[in-house]
Parts: sequence; C-alpha cells; structure tokens
Amino acid sequence: NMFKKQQQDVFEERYLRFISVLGKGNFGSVDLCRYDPWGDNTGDLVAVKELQSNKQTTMADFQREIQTISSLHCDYIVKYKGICYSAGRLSTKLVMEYLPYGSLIGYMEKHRQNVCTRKLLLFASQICKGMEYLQSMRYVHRDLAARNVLVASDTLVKIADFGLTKIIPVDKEYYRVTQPGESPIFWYAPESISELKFSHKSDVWSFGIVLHELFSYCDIIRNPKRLCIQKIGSYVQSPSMAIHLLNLLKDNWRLPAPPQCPPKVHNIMIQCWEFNSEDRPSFSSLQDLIENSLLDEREGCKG
Ligand SMILES: CCS(=O)(=O)N1CC(CC#N)(n2cc(-c3nc(Nc4ccc(C(=O)OC(C)(C)C)cc4)nc4[nH]ccc34)cn2)C1
Repeated sequence: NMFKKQQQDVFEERYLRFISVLGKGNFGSVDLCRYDPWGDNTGDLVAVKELQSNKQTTMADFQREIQTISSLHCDYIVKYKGICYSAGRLSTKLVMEYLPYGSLIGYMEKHRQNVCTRKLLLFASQICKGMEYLQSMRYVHRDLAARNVLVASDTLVKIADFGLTKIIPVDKEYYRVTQPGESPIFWYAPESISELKFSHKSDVWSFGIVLHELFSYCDIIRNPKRLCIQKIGSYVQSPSMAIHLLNLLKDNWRLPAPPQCPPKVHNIMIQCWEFNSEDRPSFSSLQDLIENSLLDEREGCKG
C-alpha cells in the first residue's frame, strides 16, 4: 500500500559516513555506516552492502537481491531499510538494519561458554521460522549456512544475505541454475550437486547442515567443509571434489554427530539429509521436531 511504499527510503550518500568493514564476499562487501544528516553523530548505525565489481551480471544479480530483501517482512530475516544511489559509482548501495552481535560464527566463538542446548534449539527454531516464511513467498535461499546467519541479540538470530536467492516458478517445484558459480557444495543437497536443482527441500538439507554447525558451536575444526575433505582426502581437487562428495552421500555417509549432540537433534539432521528430497521434512514439520526436542531439554540456560 501507499504507506508501505513510503518506508522505501532513499539514503543520500553524502550523509552516509563509513565506519568499518563488517563482512566481505566474492562480489560484495558490507560496511558499518552512520546515516547522519544532522552531522552530529546522532544518526542511526546501518549496514550497507555494495558491489565490489561492476560487472554486468553482478549488477543485475544485485538488483534482484535488493528486490528480494525489500519484499521480505519477517522477525527472523534481516530488515531492509532502503537504497543509496551513489553518484560517483554507477552502482546502488543496499541499506539494511545493523545487527550488533555480528555473524553466528563469530558469536559462537565469543559466547560459547554460556550457549546451552536450549539456546541452540531456540536459534534453530528461529532460522526454521525464517525459512518457513521464505518458502511461503516461494523463495529458495540456496546459500543457507551459519556464515549467513546474523545475531541480533542474545536471544535472536536472523537469516541474511539473499545474493543467491531465487523465486520458484509457479508451475515448478524447483529452480535449476545454469552455471554452478562459487558453489558451497558442502552445504548442497545431492540433487543440487548433480543436477543444479534447488528447491525448498534442498534448503531443508542446508538447514540440517546449519543444525550441525550450531551443535558444533561453529567450531572451525568441525566445519562441514573440513569434515568432508578429511573424509574424501585433501589431495582431491575441486571439480572432482563434487563427484567424490556425491558418491559418499550415495553410499549413505553423512556428517558425524557433533560431540554431546542430543540424539534427538542428530536424528533431525539425519531426516534433513534424506537422499531423496521428497523424504525430507518440510520446514513446518521441522518446527514441530525442534519444539519437541526443546521439551526434552529441562536444564536451564546460564546465558
Ligand atoms: C556475501 C558477501 S557480503 O559481503 O555481501 N556479506 C558478508 C555477509 C555475510 C552474511 N550475512 N555479512 C553481512 C554482515 C552484516 N553484519 C552486521 N553486523 C555485524 C556486527 C559486528 C560484526 C563484527 O564484530 O565483525 C568483526 C569483523 C568480527 C569485527 C560483524 C557484523 N549487520 C548486518 N546487517 C545486514 C548485514 C549485516 C556482515 N557480513 C554478507
């Protein structure tokens, strides 16, 4: 409606004051800025994503990413604030809410001591709710991983980074990409590795990997990529790495349960990692499975 349109703010580049770099990726980077029109440091802190390379494809992809995030309104998805047309550079900048606690990985490293099982399950259920909402909008995220989950507070996490997100066509159940690109294959479902097919059920597979990351406290030595490469052998080079991983998955190898992971939670991961996509749970039934595991966790949280 009209009011909603008004929310679509345009930020003037001259008032956007760079503070520091929050994150970097292949084509983009996210900066911490203060939007300070009064020039007295009373303006808001915002997270600003901008393109590094102004290649045609990435520009079109970035416009699609802005279109995607601006259409999402959910407590468990990082909020869109507006755009900034940078006069000098051709490109547009994406302005989002700044989440002070940073990435889930950094948060786990710092606060591991006072994150108990109940809190891990709380974070898991919030990510699941965000994915349920994304599915209701016919979006597939395609890059669900702990590195793309941000922490808003000690009790709230949000899904971020919709750079690879695609809309599933109305007449189909999946989205097929043309070129593999920088594929994070260790978070990919088998059908995504072998046929570049992406669906809500391939996002469910990735959710299972995020569950493994959560219950490994995002520990670098238990990182999915590291565990898979340990299994396959570090001498294997990238293109055939996918084939090796696919054959392992066909032989029913899966990531080992993280240390001290409750059996019920490991069981949820295993269900997300069913080889056939239709055998995997939906995000709504995952919600119930997680709630059910929460009931088992009597022990209170310190943090
Ligand atoms: C894909 C390439 S990418 O370049 O586009 N890119 C990387 C990406 C991965 C994801 N998601 N990313 C998003 C943010 C981000 N960070 C934040 N807050 C913080 C707050 C504190 C800290 C922090 O302490 O960091 C140090 C380095 C440890 C000091 C970091 C981030 N608020 C945000 N709001 C919207 C986005 C966003 C950062 N990296 C998306």
